[in-house]
Amino acid sequence: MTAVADTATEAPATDAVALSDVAKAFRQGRRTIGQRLRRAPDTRREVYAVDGVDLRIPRGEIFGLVGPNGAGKSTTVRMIATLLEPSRGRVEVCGIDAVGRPDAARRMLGVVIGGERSVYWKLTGRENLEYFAALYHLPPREIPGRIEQVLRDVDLLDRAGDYAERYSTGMRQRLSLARALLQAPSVLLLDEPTSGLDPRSAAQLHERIVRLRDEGRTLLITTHNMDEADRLCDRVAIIDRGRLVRLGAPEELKRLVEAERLARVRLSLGRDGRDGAVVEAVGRFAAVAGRRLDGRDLDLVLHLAHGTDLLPPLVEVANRFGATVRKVDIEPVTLQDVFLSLTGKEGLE
Ligand SMILES: Nc1ncnc2c1ncn2[C@@H]1O[C@H](COP(=O)(O)OP(=O)(O)OP(=O)(O)O)[C@@H](O)[C@H]1O
Repeated sequence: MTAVADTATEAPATDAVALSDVAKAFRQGRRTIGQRLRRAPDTRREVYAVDGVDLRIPRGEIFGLVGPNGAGKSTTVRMIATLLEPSRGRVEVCGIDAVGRPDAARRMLGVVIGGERSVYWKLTGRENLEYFAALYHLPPREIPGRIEQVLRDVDLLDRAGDYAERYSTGMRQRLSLARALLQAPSVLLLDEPTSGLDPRSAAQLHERIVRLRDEGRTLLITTHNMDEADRLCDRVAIIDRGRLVRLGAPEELKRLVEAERLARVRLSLGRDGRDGAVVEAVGRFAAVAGRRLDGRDLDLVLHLAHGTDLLPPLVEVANRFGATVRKVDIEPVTLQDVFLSLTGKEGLE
């Protein structure tokens, strides 16, 4: 691919994306038609979906915005994509003020939001791209060559003449990506790019994303899948309730959890079922990061420091409280654990 070089090298000194103190408030609930006609004052509660996010994404990174449902990931991406105006703060794309000059910012961007739903099912793959190329005002002479190029990039050349309704989910997702690549953007925004894809298609998309990064593009990806963020992203921002909780390379973040390994333990409690006392006793030799009681079953997530020998003290505690050890799984620390430990969320998922 050559066209990306034109935009990717345009202003190398600037970050691909920069957010300063960006916030977005939505009003919750609905206004009745009567209220609207009467122009009654809007008394609905304002809720901040994004609340003061600062973020710099240098060029050439795969950057992950991760967090649970409702964390504010999509709202952030929509503001960068110029689809939503921030309530406050500044959004820049390749040094361009995205609020003041949305058209110029948009020329730097390829956006995949809504995945496979953003293609016309009654058109062929090629017709979809012709339609969007015209919409984006690509020079007519360049359109056939560009379409050929992006179809090849996403591996759809041989199926370009089929109606999109006959495509699989993965193919429609690839067509959305081809559409986003039409303008040879230097920054790609992908909102939950692998949702709905089977593991093989997701792995192929990951490879494609890495290739696009290696060609010089910047990719901002949102995902609630910590494992995906861990495998794919150069750096990750963990976002929760509209705020940026922590930012760093996955390995760096995993070092924040003061443990070498993590144990998932299930104990069956005895008749008197004193889970509080058991947790307290376990807490003397391991950090209890999560607990859940389901009937008599007590599930614990334990962080184990280097060299901890878990089984002897665990069996001793179980014996002391008349409980039985049902299961012990020992795993390396994951980004999900980092998220749990940073947000202080209880629970195991
Ligand atoms: N148009 C809107 N009007 C009112 N509230 C909204 C609107 N869009 C988003 N929200 C609220 O803002 C919060 C953040 O939503 P957002 O979609 O950005 O989260 P997310 O991290 O992308 O989550 P998900 O993974 O579920 O898409 C949620 O509480 C959501 O209900």
